[in-house]
Amino acid sequence: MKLLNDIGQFSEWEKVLVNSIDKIIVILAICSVPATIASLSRMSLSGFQISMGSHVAITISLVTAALIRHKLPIKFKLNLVLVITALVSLVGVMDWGLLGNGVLWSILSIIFVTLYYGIKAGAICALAFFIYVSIIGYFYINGVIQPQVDPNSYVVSVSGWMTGIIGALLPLSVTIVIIGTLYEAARDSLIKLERQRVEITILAERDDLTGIYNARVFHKMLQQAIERSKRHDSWVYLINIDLDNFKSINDNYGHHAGDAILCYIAKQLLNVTRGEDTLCRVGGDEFLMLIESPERHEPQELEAVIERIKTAIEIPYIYEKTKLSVRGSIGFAEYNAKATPHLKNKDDILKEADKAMFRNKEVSRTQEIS
Ligand SMILES: Nc1nc2c(ncn2[C@@H]2O[C@H](COP(=O)(O)OP(=O)(O)OP(=O)(O)O)[C@@H](O)[C@H]2O)c(=O)[nH]1
Repeated sequence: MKLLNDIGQFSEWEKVLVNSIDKIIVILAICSVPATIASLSRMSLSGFQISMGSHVAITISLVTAALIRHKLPIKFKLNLVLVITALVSLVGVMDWGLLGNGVLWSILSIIFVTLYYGIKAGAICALAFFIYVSIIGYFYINGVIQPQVDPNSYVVSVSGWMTGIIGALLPLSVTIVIIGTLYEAARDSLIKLERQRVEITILAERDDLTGIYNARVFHKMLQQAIERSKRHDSWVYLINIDLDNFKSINDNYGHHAGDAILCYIAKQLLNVTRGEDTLCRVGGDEFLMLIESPERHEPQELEAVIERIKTAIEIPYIYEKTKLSVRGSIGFAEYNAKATPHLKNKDDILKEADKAMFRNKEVSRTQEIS
């Protein structure tokens, strides 16, 4: 009862089983009617056989189960299908030997056992069936069991072929349902897992408000840039951007306005960030940009970058018909493993960019006062 006992813990798996078992019961019920008619039509050749009686009983049980399937507990339905397929195969092999579809049904029955009770149970069942068929085969070969019909006339009879075809189609269609349902369930689960993985990655790497990278990822990327610099003698530029007097936006227009401005600034900064550069919000109103270059940038080049950033930030944002303008203080640190030996690690680089930004803020403040 391994898998059946586990079902309660896996509601998704339970849904798959319920879905597949209901489809299987309906298919079996629909197909069992012509199959039983075909089976009974063989009475003219063989007289009444146990298998025919069991076919009638099975059809009645299946049609009833299909009609009230939504009211039946899943365990009952699983076991019903299992018992029926096992019964059809066991009686079929005994009554009809090689002329019937018993062996085909046994495969279906073993698939069910494996699916619901695990591989070990399936293997035991397969072994038991193998022994059973061998014994029945032995009895047939030695005349202990006589064929119910004349094999020569049976293999050219309409009823023989009808039973053969319908009897074979049934386990085959049920197998398709089982494999199809499991395939769809596995595919859906994989898609769901992949989506969750992407969501988790986004949650872990992105800033909740602006959607750009968060400090955690940025620190990792800065560390990798330092390693590359050590290896390839490249240059790393860390630009620190801190909005000026941002508190007043929150105080005067509310937190919503502040949030909207932060998202706007992130967008503006992304517009001036090249694809290979990295932008992040480290918290509050502070942003960091990481630029890597194989060669050292000329001071004018860096000034141009900083000017572009300043201009992008200063373009006013319209919040509820009000023009809101913010400015930013910007400082940067440049790192090269050989050329800047005073910068030992990423914290030193971060501190240097921070200090430069504060110097710039002081200059702006002094200019505002005077
Ligand atoms: N709306 C909003 N405000 C935030 C968020 N995170 C931080 N803040 C606010 O940003 C402001 C940052 O204040 P300060 O660090 O003093 O900076 P400032 O007001 O820009 O002043 P200076 O940096 O000295 O120019 C604080 O009022 C924080 O409450 C956020 O996610 N949304």
